[in-house]
Parts: sequence; C-alpha cells; structure tokens
Amino acid sequence: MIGIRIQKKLQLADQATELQVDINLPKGKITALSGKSGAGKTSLLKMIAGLMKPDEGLITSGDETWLDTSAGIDMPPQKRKLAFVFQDYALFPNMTVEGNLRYAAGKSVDEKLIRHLLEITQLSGFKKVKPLQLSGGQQQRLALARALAQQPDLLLMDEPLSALDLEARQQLQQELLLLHREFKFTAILVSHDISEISILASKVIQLANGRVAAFGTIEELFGSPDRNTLKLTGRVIGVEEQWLIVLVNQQVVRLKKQNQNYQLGESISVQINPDLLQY
Ligand SMILES: Nc1ncnc2c1ncn2[C@@H]1O[C@H](COP(=O)(O)OP(=O)(O)OP(=O)(O)O)[C@@H](O)[C@H]1O
Repeated sequence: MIGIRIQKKLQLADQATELQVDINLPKGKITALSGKSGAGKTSLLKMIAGLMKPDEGLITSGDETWLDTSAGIDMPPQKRKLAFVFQDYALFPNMTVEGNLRYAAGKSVDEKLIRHLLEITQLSGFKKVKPLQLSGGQQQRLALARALAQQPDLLLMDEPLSALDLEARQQLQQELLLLHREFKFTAILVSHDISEISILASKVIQLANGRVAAFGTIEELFGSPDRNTLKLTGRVIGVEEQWLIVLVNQQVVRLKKQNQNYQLGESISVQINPDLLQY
C-alpha cells in the first residue's frame, strides 16, 4: 500500500488556498485522479514524486518512507521507486527503442522483461528505430514500456493518452489494461475521460476545493442512486456481457447492466455524478 498524506499552500482554481490529501492507494490497482483544471492533480503527483515539496506530509510505500516532514525525511526523486508517463512522451531521442528500455532498466537489465515488454507493446519489430520515427501511439507505448522496465512500486500517469486521436487512444487503453493484467502495477492515472477511467481504474479520487471530495469505486461515484446524482438521458451504443456503453452528454460512459433487454440505439435514463460530467 502507498500512504499519501500531504498539505501544501497553493492557489487552486476553485479559490481554495490549500491542497490537503490523505489517502491510501490500493496495491496492484490503477487509481484514477480526477478533478477540474487547476484542482491540483499535477501538483499532487509532483509531491508524490519528490519534485515539489509539501508544507507537511508523510508518504510511505510499504515499509519505505519517502517523505516524513516531521522527521526531516525527504527522499530524492531518483531514490523513490516510481516511474512517470506524461502526455508528451519524454523519450530519449538519440537512443533506439531498445536503448530507451535498457537505459530505464538500469544496471540489472532483465533481458526477459525487455523482450516481453517489446512484444506486448508490439514494438519488437522497431527495436533499432529511434523514437521520432514512431507514430504517436507507438511512442506512448514505448513510454509505458520504459516506465515498466524500471519495475516501479508506483507508476504516475498524467493524462498519458490525451495527445492521441480516439482510435489510438482506445487501442492504448486496451494495451494498458493488458499490461496491467500482466504486471499488476500500482498506478495513479490522471484522466478527464470518464470512459477511460471506467475501463482502466478500479477506484477514483476526485479532487475539489483542495480536498478529496470523493474516493471510491466507479459504481460508487458514477452510478449509485442514493448519491447526489443527475438523471440524464443517454443512448446505448454498445452492449457487452455485463456492461452497457452509453453516450451521454457527448461522453462515452460504461455502466453496469441492470437487466438483459437493451437494444442498440435505445434511449435510457442514467444516473451520473454531475461533477464528473463538467470537464
Ligand atoms: N510550484 C508551484 N508553486 C505554486 N503554485 C503552483 C505551483 N505549481 C502549480 N501551482 C498552482 O497550483 C494550481 C494547481 O495546478 P495543477 O497543475 O496541480 O492543477 P491540475 O489539476 O493538474 O490542472 P490541469 O488539469 O489543468 O492540468 C494552479 O493554480 C497552479 O497555478
């Protein structure tokens, strides 16, 4: 488990002047971090990574303490076992695809892991190619593979797929899911995309007014009728075994099926947390 308790004075978008977060991240799961622009999502990631100093805080990863301001502990970023994937791929342009992975793996290169990562991200045929010769989707796959080659305790992803077009994005979501099934890494995923969150994350942290406004499963935040939810009309655009894919407010949402009799194109009533529809 990764324990995160931080406090920092910040001028946030919704007039709040302090970011205060106290959460325990479940191990081996992807947790989504959502909130409006300027809510403090990137700042929170930077503090976890050691790139921004909180006024007060305690961050632990298993038995390791990454930060404890009361004890004067502040582990430098390179010592914290974490990896990043950002929107802009930040790859080493002068190294080949394989070189990028080897460099990330460090001194103790696990050849089997490198081969496997190349295979699963469909980059085996591009081993000797430099990143700039790859498509956007391939570059982002390489960025993901490179992050996993580091075998981090925590993977931080800040809108990793938002620069890609819809098709590449949906494909990468599936691959990310495959990679997660295989490697069971613990991750935080900043995303504004409800369908992406519902596909990839098992829990969602919602930041608002400098606080954790909600922290729960997708169903708890998106679909529970006893919460402060909005009733909207959506159109069924996909029917899966347990899930319905619904277009609502120009967004694609994945909802648990209530019964078996849904038709493609049918209008249905859905209940959604309104805060999650305002981006
Ligand atoms: N180093 C810093 N010192 C002081 N304030 C900062 C610093 N970095 C960011 N901020 C402020 O903190 C607020 C939150 O910014 P942050 O980038 O964390 O938001 P965000 O939720 O990631 O937004 P977006 O979704 O637009 O990326 C902003 O108002 C920003 O101006």
